[in-house]
This record gives sequence, C-alpha cells and structure tokens, in this order.
Amino acid sequence: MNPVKRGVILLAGGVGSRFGAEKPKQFVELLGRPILDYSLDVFSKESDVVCVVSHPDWIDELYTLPHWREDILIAHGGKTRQESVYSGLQTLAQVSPEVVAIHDGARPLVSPNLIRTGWEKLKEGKAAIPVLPVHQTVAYVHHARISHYIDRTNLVIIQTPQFFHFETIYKAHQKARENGITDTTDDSQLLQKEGISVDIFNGELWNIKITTPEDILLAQTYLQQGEII
Ligand SMILES: Nc1ccn([C@@H]2O[C@H](COP(=O)(O)OP(=O)(O)OP(=O)(O)O)[C@@H](O)[C@H]2O)c(=O)n1
Ligand SMILES: C[C@](O)(CO)[C@H](O)COP(=O)(O)O
Repeated sequence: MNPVKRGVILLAGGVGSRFGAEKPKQFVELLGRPILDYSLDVFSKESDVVCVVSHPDWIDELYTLPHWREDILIAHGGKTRQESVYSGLQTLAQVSPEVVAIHDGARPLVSPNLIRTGWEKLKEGKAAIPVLPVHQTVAYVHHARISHYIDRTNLVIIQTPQFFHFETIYKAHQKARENGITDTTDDSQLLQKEGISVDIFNGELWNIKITTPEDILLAQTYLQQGEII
C-alpha cells in the first residue's frame, strides 16, 4: 500500500492589523527568525507537500525565509481566513493529497509531537483538532453588564493545526461558499455544520497565536524555557 500523502496549508495571507507592525506579523522576527519560518521548518519535516498562502504583495518575502525550499507551493490569500484556506485547498488539489493539516502561520510554536498526533488521529476519523480546556470563569456580557455565567465544564479553546481528510474539508469549503459563508474563524466549524464529527485531542499551552505585540514576549519566554520544538 502507498503511504498516505500528507498536505499542509500554512496560512500567511493576513495583514496583522491587531499586531500593528510595518509588515504582516508572520514576517516579524521572533528570536532572530521570522515567525512564519518556525512552522515552515517543522511542517516541512512532518509532511509531504507544503502550500503557503500568502498575501500577493508579500510573496517576495517568502523567498527570504531561512527554511524556504523550491518545492513549496504558493497560493494567493483572500479577504478572509476562510477564503485564504480555500485558495490553499485549490492549489493543493493539484497534487491530490489524501489528508491535510491547516495551520495559522502566526502560531510559531507548533511541535512535531502535536503534528504527529494529528496525523495519527486521521486513521480513526475524518477530522481532528487540538483543544485546551477553559480554566477561567466565563461570563456573557450584555449592555456592559454581566448577563449570566457560563458553565465551563464542556468549553474548550480551539487551536491549529487542524487535520482533515482532504476531500472532506475541500467539499465542506465548496458547500460553505455556495451558501454564501466566507468568514468562519476556523475550518472545523464547516464540517460540524455538515454534521461530520470532529474529533479532539490535547492541544499545547505554548502553541499560542501571535495576535498582539505582547504575544511575542510570551513566545520568547516559551522558546527560551526549553525544548518545545
Ligand atoms: N485573509 C486572511 C486572514 C488571515 N489569514 C491567516 O490566518 C491566521 C490567523 O489569522 P489572524 O491571527 O486573525 O491574522 P491576521 O488576519 O493577519 O490578523 P488581524 O485579524 O489582526 O488583521 C494568520 O496566520 C493569518 O496570516 C490569512 O491567511 N488570510
Ligand atoms: C483557527 C484559529 O486559530 C482558532 O483559534 C483562528 O485563527 C483564530 O482567529 P481569531 O479570529 O484571532 O480568534
């Protein structure tokens, strides 16, 4: 039997408005390396084909990444994250992967272990995503006042990379577009809407998304603390 072909979509099509740097945050340096370069390095070793989705104005910057390789595919980003993922799926479809991992290029601390767990999970189901439990007290606010408190027992925080059978997530994206849905914040939602079960596995605390400048300090601390990746 042929080995399963594992594709990866690395999302770098955003502009980083909340981060507010001169360049999109994925190209900002974290301990001397662009943020995007960390996940590019790890995924290049843990998959068969990588597609980076880039904002069209920033493609030249990709070639300067220390771990850039000539065989990496490039897709143009869209207006929303969902549109960027779809563009990546269309590009990857040309090489027919059986499974795909979809990852925020703004999450530099993804570990080989997390990725291997995700691929393993796809032997059991069509979709698997890493999640963290909610440890805080959570409330719903209405008109600037607490409306009610939410039972956190069954709440989780969703991370990437998210793992899918390729045809399953590709079809779900096509269907969402047909239905005029173009701005979901993650990909697992599109399957859940279709009634396809999404498995979960333990995420990693340090697998943070760089959203604001303070997140850089946190990522630096995690990196300096030891052997995460
Ligand atoms: N049109 C978009 C929007 C987002 N992303 C990617 O999706 C990931 C998560 O998005 P987010 O953190 O929201 O990034 P930005 O959209 O860049 O940030 P902001 O919302 O602050 O502008 C990032 O790796 C980002 O590059 C993308 O590929 N295409
Ligand atoms: C998929 C995701 O990482 C879920 O946590 C997503 O990118 C989150 O984006 P957000 O809009 O900044 O929550």
